[in-house]
Amino acid sequence: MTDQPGRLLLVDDEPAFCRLAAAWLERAGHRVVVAHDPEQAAARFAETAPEVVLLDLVMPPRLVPEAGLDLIPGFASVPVIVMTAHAEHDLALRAVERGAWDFLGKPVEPELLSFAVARALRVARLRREVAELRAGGGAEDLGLVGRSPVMARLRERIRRLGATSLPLIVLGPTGTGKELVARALHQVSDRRAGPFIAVHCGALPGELLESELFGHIKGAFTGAHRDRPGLVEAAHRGTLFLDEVGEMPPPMQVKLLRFLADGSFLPVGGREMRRAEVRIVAATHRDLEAMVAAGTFREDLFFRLKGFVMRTPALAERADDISLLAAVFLQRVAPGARLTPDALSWLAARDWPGNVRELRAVVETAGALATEGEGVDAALLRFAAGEAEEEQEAPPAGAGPGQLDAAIAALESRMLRQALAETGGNQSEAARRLGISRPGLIKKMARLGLR
Ligand SMILES: Nc1ncnc2c1ncn2[C@@H]1O[C@H](COP(=O)(O)OP(=O)(O)OP(=O)(O)O)[C@@H](O)[C@H]1O
Repeated sequence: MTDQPGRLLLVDDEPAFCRLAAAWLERAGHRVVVAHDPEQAAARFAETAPEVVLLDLVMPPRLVPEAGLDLIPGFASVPVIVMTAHAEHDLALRAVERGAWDFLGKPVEPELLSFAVARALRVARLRREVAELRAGGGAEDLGLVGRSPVMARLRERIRRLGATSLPLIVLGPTGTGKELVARALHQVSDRRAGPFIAVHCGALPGELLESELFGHIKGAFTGAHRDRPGLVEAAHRGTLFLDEVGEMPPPMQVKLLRFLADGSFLPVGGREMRRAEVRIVAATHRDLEAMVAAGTFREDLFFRLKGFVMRTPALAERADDISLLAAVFLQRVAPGARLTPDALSWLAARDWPGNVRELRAVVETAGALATEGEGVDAALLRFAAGEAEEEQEAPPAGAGPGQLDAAIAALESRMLRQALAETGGNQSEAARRLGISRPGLIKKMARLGLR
């Protein structure tokens, strides 16, 4: 995650400290507005709409911490970092009770200050983005979460091409939202009142796929007891999403090409051509050009589809979106839950080979396992991602007193964590997979310190 400069309000009655701290912060690119007493602070807050407030608690005229403490609730819409020379535990707690977000003891060190500000800015932006999404940003986002330029361009393209009925292909690595793009194309088109049907072309063998797509006539094959319309007919006046079109066997590719040319098709066992008016959106994570070169994908079909190409970026190409995606996924399973700063750093630093799908699974599992009222931290995310901590996982070497018990506990812990991660934290399902009762699982979790 890149740290971007922000708008800050610095409230402190000592001009010398204000000048120094403002200079440090401005060097990092932040814009700093200064206030020296509570009245000025309230006015500057209203005028400049800062993203983060840095607040000294002891201020004139009374020179007691209450002067600063009383300001905190009014600043609650943004993270407030409290600074004071009287950095006592008690005062910190009172500030946090009033809604302060972080606490810095004076004298403030430049590095600590800039670190706290960067963290607070990240949180401020996340809060704003989530609030925007909740307030209906979803429709404008076409169901695709992300603020990066590459996502903005993708949405722009969806809006432009969504209005047409031309076939197109969505290319991108696994889990990057190709199906979501297809759905968005359907939603922005004037077909939106019609059906959206998704077919996974690799999930069925060739003959079954043909009958699934184009239907069959009674008696066409053993078990065909009556005429059955296919999905192209079911998708009439709507959109048919052909996922993993690269898996389509060559004979089916010919039939798809004909359908793309004029909307006609022959049901399996049929003698009369039929027609349906369907927009085809195909997708694949495979390299179709290489497949054409290898002769496994028809060149004419490739050219027909590739007139319009959409590309969904790997998550690594839009790393700035990770925190927003994570916050949105977390809100869906655990409304009100927060990602801690170390969780955000862990998410940003990790590779996501499974892209958004993997990110979603990890965050949702962690959200399901989170204790109410506590933030989701990096340790919980690591656990949800099934990333074992080496020292806990390694079985003790050699035999010795108590080592069998330790090894059994390590094995139990690993199996429990894996089952919970794989079932998204569903204890009943995890217990079933492990072949134990749910109360038994809960007892073991408590004994192994897994809750
Ligand atoms: N931009 C996004 N905003 C919100 N959720 C997303 C986004 N991109 C992907 N997802 C989520 O990630 C998961 C995978 O998305 P989707 O199935 O569309 O990916 P895909 O590229 O079609 O994957 P595959 O190639 O494996 O079929 C879904 O749960 C989807 O909701």
